[in-house]
Amino acid sequence: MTDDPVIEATGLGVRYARRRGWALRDCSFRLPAHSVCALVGPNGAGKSTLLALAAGLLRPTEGTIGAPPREETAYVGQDKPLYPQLTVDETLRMGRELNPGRWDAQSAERIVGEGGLDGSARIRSLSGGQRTRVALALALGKRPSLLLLDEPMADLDPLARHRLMGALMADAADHGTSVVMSSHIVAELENVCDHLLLVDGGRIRLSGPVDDIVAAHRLVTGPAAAVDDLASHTVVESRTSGRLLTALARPHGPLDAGTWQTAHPSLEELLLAHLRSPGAPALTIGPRTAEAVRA
Ligand SMILES: Nc1ncnc2c1ncn2[C@@H]1O[C@H](COP(=O)(O)OP(=O)(O)OP(=O)(O)O)[C@@H](O)[C@H]1O
Repeated sequence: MTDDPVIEATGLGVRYARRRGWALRDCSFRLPAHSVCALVGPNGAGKSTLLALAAGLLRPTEGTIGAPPREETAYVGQDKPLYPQLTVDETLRMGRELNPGRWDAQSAERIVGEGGLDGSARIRSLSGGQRTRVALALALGKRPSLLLLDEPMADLDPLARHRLMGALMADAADHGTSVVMSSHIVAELENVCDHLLLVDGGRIRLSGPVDDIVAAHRLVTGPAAAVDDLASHTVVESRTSGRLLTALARPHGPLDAGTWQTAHPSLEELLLAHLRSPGAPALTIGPRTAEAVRA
């Protein structure tokens, strides 16, 4: 991974209409080139808006976003528009004609072929999951430097999802493609994404390399009576049950091992704690330098 950003946003804000609130506000982040980024957040958080901005389909109301040009970007939105009257083969031919000089027929055909799709089948006769596969084949065939996926796997069965995710990630790794993928299925993202953006209420809550964000947090368990010990640390969420206190915290120094038991949270535990605590301070960790990655 290099430190060059594929997307760089500064003070980004979007308001769809003057009388509506902000869909995104004050969003600043850098996404390193060749990274695979999970974009997570609750319904209405602003994920699709952020992806549309990165795809150049929407202009910011305020702030700036730098991203590759449209011809180098592939975007698969939730609605996946395809021509229902075309066959699968005709759809891929159209992809080739629309992307002269950069169409990667092999990648596109592999994605379609792995789904066992009949090239002569009309798009309108395909299931939702099969259409998703064709939309992803078109996106990869474009050989983008940036692939933007808005809940790409939502209508695929678990096995197809697992396989298609594997194929997508292998293709992205082979070609150094940067990927930003929104999903509500955190388990699906945990093993494939190296970068995280958590958006909530239109604001960036967490941004940075997944490993660094997880490493910055601890699940802390100890006596509720010792709660004042945690005052010098950032407590994202805490609960007491009888005399026991459990917290997700970002320690700013050692915690007394005689008082507190600590463990690293899973990505899912970490995200859920942040989503349950919208007032917790945001955390941005800059992309690691090449030296830090090698260390
Ligand atoms: N075209 C639009 N016109 C007006 N408001 C919009 C439009 N698109 C999105 N919004 C509003 O912007 C906010 C963010 O929506 P967005 O679709 O980006 O969220 P999301 O995180 O992708 O949600 P979901 O997980 O449900 O897909 C919401 O309040 C939504 O109502």
